[in-house]
Amino acid sequence: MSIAVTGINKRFGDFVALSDVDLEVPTGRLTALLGPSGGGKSTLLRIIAGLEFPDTGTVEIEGVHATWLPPQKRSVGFVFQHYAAFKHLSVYRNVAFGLEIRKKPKAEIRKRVMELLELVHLEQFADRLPSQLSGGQRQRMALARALAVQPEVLLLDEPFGALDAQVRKELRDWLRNLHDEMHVTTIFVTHDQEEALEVSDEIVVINGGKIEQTGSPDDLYDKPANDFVMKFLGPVTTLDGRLVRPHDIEVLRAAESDAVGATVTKLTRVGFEVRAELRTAGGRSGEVSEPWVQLTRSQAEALALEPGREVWLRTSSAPQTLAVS
Ligand SMILES: Nc1ncnc2c1ncn2[C@@H]1O[C@H](COP(=O)(O)OP(=O)(O)OP(=O)(O)O)[C@@H](O)[C@H]1O
Repeated sequence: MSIAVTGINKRFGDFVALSDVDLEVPTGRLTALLGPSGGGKSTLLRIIAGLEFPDTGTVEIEGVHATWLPPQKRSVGFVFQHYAAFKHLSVYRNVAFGLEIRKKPKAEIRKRVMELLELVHLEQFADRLPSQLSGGQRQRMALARALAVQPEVLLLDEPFGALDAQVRKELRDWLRNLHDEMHVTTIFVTHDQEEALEVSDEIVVINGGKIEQTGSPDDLYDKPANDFVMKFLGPVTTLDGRLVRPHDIEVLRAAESDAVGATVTKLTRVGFEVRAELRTAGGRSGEVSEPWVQLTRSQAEALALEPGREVWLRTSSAPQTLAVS
């Protein structure tokens, strides 16, 4: 186990930021801390980094009791969203900084920095100043700088938060590849469920200072522990008193014993997909619901869907639904 966080509580005045948090991060994994704004993700990351101390509880890093150690004694590298580069130093010197203060031999520094710049695809920008890089290039420089001192753990707080969608997507793929090459135990904070689902080995969902669920992206998506996790990880709708994913609803032209009658109220085309809004007649629960269903265009055409059409709805094979609470 690379990181073990046990029984962490943290208050800011009367406000409870973290409540009884336990977390184990295995060596070499890429773990996302995912949750809504204000849920406590950054506070937990800062406690692991040593930038904040818990009121109670312990942090162990690679078997070392680290709760009260300062950041520089923890063998962690970190990158935050608004990364403060040394503006007057070249990209090369920014990456070399941690090695220079550790008084490493010049030749060793040069070799390591050039390797890292190659890794982050910035070798041709070694002599530029940070202001002469794009946002995405600056974030890659920040990662190279964090990796320079060979941390056992890499902590990233919304590392791509300030970038546009296209660059975020590129950096996401790049981070996954980098992780596959280097296997540094990495924890990154994000509020973007797609980013967490796409990149990480494991996701920790945090809300209101508590961990709601920990698991692989598939586990969390297919077997959410509660309504909050289900809603946070993807779109949901309500059918016959149950929460369900809109693409897990099957639309039928004829009645079936396990299906609920419904009328199409609206159809919206979004690119390749069709979103059908419906109103049920009142299913087994007797409750009228207004679910929406996600279909492909060809599915919608085959069903000849149009507003006013009567159809039947059922949840398709082995759906993971939860009773609405
Ligand atoms: N130094 C502080 N003093 C007082 N309150 C704080 C402090 N740091 C954090 N908080 C509060 O603790 C709560 C959790 O903050 P935290 O930054 O951990 O959340 P988060 O999940 O990372 O949110 P975001 O995605 O917005 O960064 C917030 O309500 C925040 O206002």
